[in-house]
Amino acid sequence: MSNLMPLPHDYQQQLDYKVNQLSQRLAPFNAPELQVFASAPEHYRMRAEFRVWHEGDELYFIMFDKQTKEKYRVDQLPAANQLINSLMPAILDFVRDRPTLRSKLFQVDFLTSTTNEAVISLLYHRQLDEQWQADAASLREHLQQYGKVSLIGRARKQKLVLGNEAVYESLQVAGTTYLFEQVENSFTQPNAGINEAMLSWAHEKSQALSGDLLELYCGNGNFSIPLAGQFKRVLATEISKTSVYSAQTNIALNKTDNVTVVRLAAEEVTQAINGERVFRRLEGIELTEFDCKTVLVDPPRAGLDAATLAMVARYPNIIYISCNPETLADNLTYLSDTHDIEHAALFDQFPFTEHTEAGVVLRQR
Ligand SMILES: C[S@@+](CC[C@H](N)C(=O)[O-])C[C@H]1O[C@@H](n2cnc3c(N)ncnc32)[C@H](O)[C@@H]1O
Repeated sequence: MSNLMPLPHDYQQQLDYKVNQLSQRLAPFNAPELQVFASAPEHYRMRAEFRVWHEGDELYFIMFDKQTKEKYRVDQLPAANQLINSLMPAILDFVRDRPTLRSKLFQVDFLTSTTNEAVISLLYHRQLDEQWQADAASLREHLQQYGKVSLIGRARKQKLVLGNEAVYESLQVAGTTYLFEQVENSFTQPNAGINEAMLSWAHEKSQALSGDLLELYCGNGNFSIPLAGQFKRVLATEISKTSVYSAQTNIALNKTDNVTVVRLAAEEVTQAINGERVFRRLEGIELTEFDCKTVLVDPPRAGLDAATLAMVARYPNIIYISCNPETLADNLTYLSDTHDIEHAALFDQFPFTEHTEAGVVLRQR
């Protein structure tokens, strides 16, 4: 998790600061005024990871200051949702006097949903045995008073699951409720409220678009499924096997019948579209049958590689979701030769951190 910005501490001030920064970055590209989506100022994070510090009979959660690298004790995390804040002391109180659960426990990861489900991963520097399983089952039982809790014990080459490996998140987009499986240890948007805002924005901006949609970096189908109704068909692609399986589960869960997901890296999609390479993973999918007039990209912080950028620039409409304004601006330097920014938005996905999430819709001139 990112560290706090030194200044400002007031929610609106930190948002104003980011709006100003992003507006300046987009100014060279004649971007329209930013549409700004504010986060809840507290309890917005659905995920959190903590190191565990052992000190004599005491144990507590710690985090590290990004700048000073100093550890600091964390009993409650205002950024995290109520469920994580309730589970934090409940776990430590239970584990403290139980050596099988406590010994060599070095990290606890929380993945939760607005539907009050949680998958908690307990990471150990030792192998887990039957006694651990029995005590973990008691811990899980104890935690049910807070929500629908599953536990995963992880150690070297070991993974023991008590319950589920995923939570089921419910998201409202343009009056429709979508259900998403979100799997432990794979990418999911951390701020559920802002995720809904982002999906609603992309949904609204897709209203006027036609034809099919090509999507790169689709994750678990987070955009693909809510946007499917705005296009004839969606061809969604993603590098991670777990996320592709999850996207397929989510397509079935939401009874979406016009989305095809393929496990392909963005670089591979580009090679396939350019006719440079044939992929067995594309067997049965005729790329030329898709009439994609729009491409949606939501890359990691590095942004788009050069070949993908050139491929994307050939589409009339580009929806670009970015978690790094610096690489977004780099990529826009190229895209602005052929496209204008029609819409721009700031989503405060990561309040009180230096990170900014942005969305732009580009139209070919
Ligand atoms: C910022 S996340 C967005 C995921 C999804 N759009 C969402 O809203 O949840 C970026 C995604 O890109 C995937 N990814 C990373 N590198 C990739 C690559 N070279 N090609 C395709 N996908 C990649 C990651 O696995 C991750 O799911």
